[in-house]
Amino acid sequence: MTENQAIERLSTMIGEKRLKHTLGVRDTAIELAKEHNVDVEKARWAALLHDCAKKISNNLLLQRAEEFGIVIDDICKRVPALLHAPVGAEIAKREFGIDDEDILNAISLHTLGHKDMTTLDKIIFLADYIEPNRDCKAINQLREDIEGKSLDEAIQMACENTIKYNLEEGRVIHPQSIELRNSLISD
Ligand SMILES: Nc1ncnc2c1ncn2[C@@H]1O[C@H](COP(=O)(O)OP(=O)(O)O)[C@@H](O)[C@H]1O
Repeated sequence: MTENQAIERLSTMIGEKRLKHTLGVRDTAIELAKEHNVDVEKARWAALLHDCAKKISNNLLLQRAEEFGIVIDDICKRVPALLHAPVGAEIAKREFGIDDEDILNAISLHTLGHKDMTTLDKIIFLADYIEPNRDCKAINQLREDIEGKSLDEAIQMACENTIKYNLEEGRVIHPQSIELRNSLISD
């Protein structure tokens, strides 16, 4: 499948606003990949497909996750929206023909992150957060704060922002994000 064919198909799955975000993530991920000597094509495809399951309803996400053999932990049962990442990876494989495990893992980990992320995983996680079409005060501040910082420092800030946001909203926090955050703190 060519990139244009993938974008065409995506546009029927995620709508115009999410597609604009996706293209922003793609451009940011490609820039970061060049900066960190990561395979640009892997970054392109992981970014393009990271949100392909974003518009699937909670009930259907739970159904698909079960069907695909994805582990549904207690937090994902309570916040099925989190499953759009691992379900998206499975859709990328089945419907977009992606068989590269690095790309599929990056899609799967893009929302929660993981303490053992590869550089590609980190790039997609960060690009999803800072791409130029995502607009809110905290993110504008984060874009300034990460100037000149390492990838891990930027990931830590993005991860802490997500944890703070979910705390402020009174939402549950997935332990995987806490583990990621703790792994980035040096004692
Ligand atoms: N670490 C986390 N723990 C629990 N819920 C989370 C976590 N990160 C994100 N969420 C929740 O999962 C949903 C999807 O998050 P996300 O994909 O980051 O949304 P968006 O890309 O639309 O900003 C949101 O309801 C968000 O609050």
